[in-house]
Amino acid sequence: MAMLVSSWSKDIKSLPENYVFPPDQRPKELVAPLYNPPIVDLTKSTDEARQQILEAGRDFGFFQVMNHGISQSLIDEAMDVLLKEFFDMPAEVKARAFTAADSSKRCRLYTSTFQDIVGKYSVEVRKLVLKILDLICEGLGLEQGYFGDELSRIHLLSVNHYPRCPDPSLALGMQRHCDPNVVTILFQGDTNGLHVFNDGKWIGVEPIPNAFIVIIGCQLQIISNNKLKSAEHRVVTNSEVDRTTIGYFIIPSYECFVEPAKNFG
Ligand SMILES: O=C(O)CCC(=O)C(=O)O
Ligand SMILES: [Fe+2]
Repeated sequence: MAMLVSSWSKDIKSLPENYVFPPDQRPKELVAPLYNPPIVDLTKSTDEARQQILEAGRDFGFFQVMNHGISQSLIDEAMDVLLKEFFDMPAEVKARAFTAADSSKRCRLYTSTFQDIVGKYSVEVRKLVLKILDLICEGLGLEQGYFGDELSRIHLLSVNHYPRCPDPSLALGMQRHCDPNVVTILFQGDTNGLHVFNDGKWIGVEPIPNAFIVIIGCQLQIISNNKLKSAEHRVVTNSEVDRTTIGYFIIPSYECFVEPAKNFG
């Protein structure tokens, strides 16, 4: 069996034993429908958008952003190039992008289309997430630019590929966790899979066309002194289609000391 799941998973009829989760960690709970999903519309006035962000961050730890200004064609192109240039490549080509000696298993892909499209996507998502951090900063009453330097120094793009699973009741795509960073902005396309733990139950984050999901990370919960909470989340699989998501993580510089902000308005 080739090393990468995306290389062999399309043809399997049953879940390999080493992918079956222990019974107590399987996604057995019913997922409650969410009648009022937290949505932030960036065409609304700044006051309204800021209010929506603060309420969603306080009550849910995440929200979906609509009308964010990033074109659907750029998002589609990024998804396409990430899929085609990596996950859909022949197994032996994929394997060559990894080096056994490199324990971090960093993937080395330097095609020009990849760089061009993913570069443009990253620039746009970076602008969007910094705009959201500015709204959070104003909403919390912090000094202007509070998140603009050390606290948002590192930007990490990470692509998650969840191949269809022969029996989704036996496994999770990603175990329950809170993102350890400041904030994550995720594009989940049009396939369900993300669940957030809220009020003692799992809720499904329904895909909204062209929307990004913003997940408050543990560090932002600390900085906001619990005014915003970090959403605990997990990913379930499905047996019909593969699911690919693009995460963009904002991380402080490694020298930065993360603590509750001193001057709340
Ligand atoms: O792919 C998803 O829906 C969520 C991914 C995630 O939670 C993560 O990368 O931290
Ligand atoms: Fe996460």
